Amino acid sequence: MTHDPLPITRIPRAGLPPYAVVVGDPARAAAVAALLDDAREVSYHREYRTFTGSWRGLPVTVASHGVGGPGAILLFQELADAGVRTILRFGTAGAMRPGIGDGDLVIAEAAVRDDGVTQQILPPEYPAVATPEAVLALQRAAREQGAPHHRGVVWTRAVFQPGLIPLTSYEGAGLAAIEMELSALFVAGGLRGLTTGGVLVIDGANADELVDEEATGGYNPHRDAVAAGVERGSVVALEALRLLASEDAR
Ligand SMILES: O=P(O)(O)O[C@H]1O[C@H](CO)[C@@H](O)[C@H]1O
Ligand SMILES: O=c1cc[nH]c(=O)[nH]1
Repeated sequence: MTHDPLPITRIPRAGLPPYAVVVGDPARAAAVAALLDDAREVSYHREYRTFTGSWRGLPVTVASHGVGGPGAILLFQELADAGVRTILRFGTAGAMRPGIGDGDLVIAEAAVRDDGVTQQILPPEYPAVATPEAVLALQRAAREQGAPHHRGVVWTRAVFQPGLIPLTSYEGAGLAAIEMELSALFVAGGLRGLTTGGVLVIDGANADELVDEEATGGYNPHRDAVAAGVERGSVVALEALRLLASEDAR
């Protein structure tokens, strides 16, 4: 057996803690890792930056997957190849439902599969759903942290800003938020028997509103309300891993 790291992400083939938080931004991976005891960067190749460490006694993996489902699913698949069994995505998203504000958390129950990659893996009828235990663990962790949070279905969409081709409108479907990778995680998890979930910090309205930048103030994730949500969300994601691990241990 080869001891080379895995080919795309360069994460080690063995030895990673089986509970993982994944994020889009490599800098966010470092920020989450900074909350851990004995954090150690184990690899950094392309957009894939991976740390290990310990959260309140639980060994965890923290890794970044970059922007977009096609690249992100490569991390999810290689984490599974490396023995990771539980993956929670901690990302940012645009709000799509009234009453969901900047810095609030959205806990995904399922995701619309507009991710641009899973259609080439499985027919579109295959559902992209979170593991119920992960949803409940994230909800409990959010409550315990006093973090404003909502549950709902998320729109995972490959295109950040629409172009000339009209997109399906989900108006009236009650979607909670829009982001770019969760359905790829849920499908990869469904195929590999993983426990998966997602918690997203709201960083503005759906970026489609950029067509009317003056009215919306534009898409801007670099604001204090978002930073505060990211701080709360980091703890929520790590705590949810700990709750899931304690259930697994029963
Ligand atoms: O903040 P992250 O985790 O990267 O998530 C969101 O932010 C990026 C777009 O700005 C996309 O990756 C989207 O899913
Ligand atoms: O993918 C994303 C992320 C944040 N806001 C959006 O509108 N889309």
